[in-house]
Amino acid sequence: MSDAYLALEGGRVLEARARAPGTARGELVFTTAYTGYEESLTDPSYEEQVLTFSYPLIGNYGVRDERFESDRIHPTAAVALELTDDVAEWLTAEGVPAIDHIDTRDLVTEIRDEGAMKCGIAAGPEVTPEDALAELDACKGMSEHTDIGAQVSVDERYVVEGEGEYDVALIDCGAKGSITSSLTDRGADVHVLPYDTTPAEIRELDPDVLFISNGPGDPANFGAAQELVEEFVGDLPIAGICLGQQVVARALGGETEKMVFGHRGVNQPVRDLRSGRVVMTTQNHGYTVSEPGDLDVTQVNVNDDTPEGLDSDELGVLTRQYHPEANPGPHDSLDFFDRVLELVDRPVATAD
Ligand SMILES: NC(=O)CC[C@H](N)C(=O)O
Repeated sequence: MSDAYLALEGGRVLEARARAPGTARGELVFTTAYTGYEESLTDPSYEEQVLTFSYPLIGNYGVRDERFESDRIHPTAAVALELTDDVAEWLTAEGVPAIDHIDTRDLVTEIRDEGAMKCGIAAGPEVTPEDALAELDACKGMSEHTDIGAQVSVDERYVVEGEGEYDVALIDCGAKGSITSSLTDRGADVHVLPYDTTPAEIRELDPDVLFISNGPGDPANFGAAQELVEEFVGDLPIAGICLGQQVVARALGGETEKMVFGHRGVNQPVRDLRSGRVVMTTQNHGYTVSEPGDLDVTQVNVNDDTPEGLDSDELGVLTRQYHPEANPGPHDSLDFFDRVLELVDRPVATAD
């Protein structure tokens, strides 16, 4: 008898072992990252998703909070072939269900073939397959989480001080902590602001850069951040990471679309079209920019040619689809933060 079940969209139920009890639902996605499970589990971009690790053994370095990207676990549940006791205890203590002893090779292949899908999970001594199916029934699609920003953003703004050389307005759509530290390390003071900050509030703050963070779900559900970009383009340098790239593109006449299974891992190759150089990047996204609008595509994914970097010299805009802050991950692209701060010292043209 199993003590855990995973119900997949379509109704197939897989048996597993319970490692942290409870029921959960979400969009089933996978990461190919073989390291950085503490960073991934605390990445707010995984909100409302069930995270499957394709790497078979997760948790062998224990759990250390200095590696956390936020103050809680964000995926609604975790799935792996084998979770160590340390990571299972952490998930249990945080009330996040987890299951293992499931063939993640088959599961990841299915997600690759069928796409990221809804799922339901039930784990614990008393659960039945019907409990997992009930969770699946109640599961919403990612784009239906229309106010997902409220689940992950700060309620009140705060400042993280660097050296006071620049004032960055970081719109927190679910920002990873290391985006802030990458900026403070370079002398900037970072004003972490709620996802629904208004143009009037930005005007009052009078920052040097408007920076749209990463975040969960469909970028179409971040209308307030999009409005900020529309309002300040040409007046302020604008930067974005991941969801931030998607929001900036949408604000500047571009479009986004959902990918089949997305990019999640720490070895995604990205080619810079100007230098020809390829860098290895950390990624976590399920949507992509399908039309760049007023921006130029300057970097593409070597595997599938999707846009990885957009910019406009004229408008003072610079964005990345991947995670240059690289926690976890290769540090090949940390210079993105230097490029963003250089925009402050460059004059920008007006949008019209
Ligand atoms: N890490 C992110 O910012 C993810 C962006 C968006 N939620 C996506 O899935 O594409």
